[in-house]
Amino acid sequence: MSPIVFSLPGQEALAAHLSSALGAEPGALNLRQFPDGETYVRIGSAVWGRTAILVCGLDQPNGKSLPLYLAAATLREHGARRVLLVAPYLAYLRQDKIFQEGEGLTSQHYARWLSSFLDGLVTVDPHLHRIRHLDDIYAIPTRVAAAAPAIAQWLRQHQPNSLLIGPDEESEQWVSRIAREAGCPHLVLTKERLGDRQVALRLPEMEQHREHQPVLIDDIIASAGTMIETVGRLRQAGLPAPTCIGVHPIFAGSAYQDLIHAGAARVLSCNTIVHASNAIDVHNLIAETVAELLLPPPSLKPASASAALPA
Ligand SMILES: O=P(O)(O)OC[C@H]1O[C@H](OP(=O)(O)OP(=O)(O)O)[C@H](O)[C@@H]1O
Repeated sequence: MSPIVFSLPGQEALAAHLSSALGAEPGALNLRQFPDGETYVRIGSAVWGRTAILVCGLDQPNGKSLPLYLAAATLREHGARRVLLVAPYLAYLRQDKIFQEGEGLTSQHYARWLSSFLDGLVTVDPHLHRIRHLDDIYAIPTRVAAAAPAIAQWLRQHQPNSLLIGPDEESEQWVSRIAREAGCPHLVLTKERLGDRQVALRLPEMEQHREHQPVLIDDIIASAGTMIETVGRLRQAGLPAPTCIGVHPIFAGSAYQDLIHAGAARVLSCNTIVHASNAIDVHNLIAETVAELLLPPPSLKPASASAALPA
């Protein structure tokens, strides 16, 4: 039986892409708010015995997480065999350490909660800094799609003479891969976070890079504080106005306009979150990764005679 794909509000384009790329059935899910703010859920497709895929963006996660839970629980109530989540942006990974006494390790709490009602998870470039693998905090099978090939392709087509710049050591993992695939040099800065919107950066010697077009690449742009500070420091160092690329364009409040006003030459993002800056399509990479998760686990070979323990 083919899987069935349900979209939570706002994820219709990705859900349609997944249905067609995976040969899955588009499912009908009616999710709306009662006047008192509670969520109404109704499944309009037969799910008994099937794998159900819920597509749910988890930016601004608090308002989306409970409807996600209720949709998953309703699918199970109606007999779905497996409920998988495709969350192009996965929330609650930034509080991955107790920074100050008394704080909650919300990355772990959220992971434990999602793991309690889902059977698998696909996301794009999760914010893995002090947590090395999603499997360290998720108790369900997880698969990660990397946006790097799509970003590298964009750079090869539109801006081949780039110098890629990652704002902090965590960004090394994807900036180095994009640089390799795009055939560009790259460097990584040192960042210290001073507050929710403020960071301090250390730049290496930039003189030798003046011939290149700088491109800032980061996984998340939220307040844009990191990108704004980097743009300012690069301009001070005499480099041209940089292109800014974010995998996950959260852009809280006026962050997008603030980054443009700060002097970015252009601001682009991947379509993991629907936003005016979307220019790099990762839907196909997500579909390939979901296909991996749908593969049955390799069956165990029967023990051969030679491998048998001596009697
Ligand atoms: O647009 P902004 O509001 O600046 O947020 C985006 C930045 O925040 C995240 O790192 P963070 O500083 O949380 O990294 P950490 O894991 O080192 O704490 C992310 O990797 C970006 O660099």
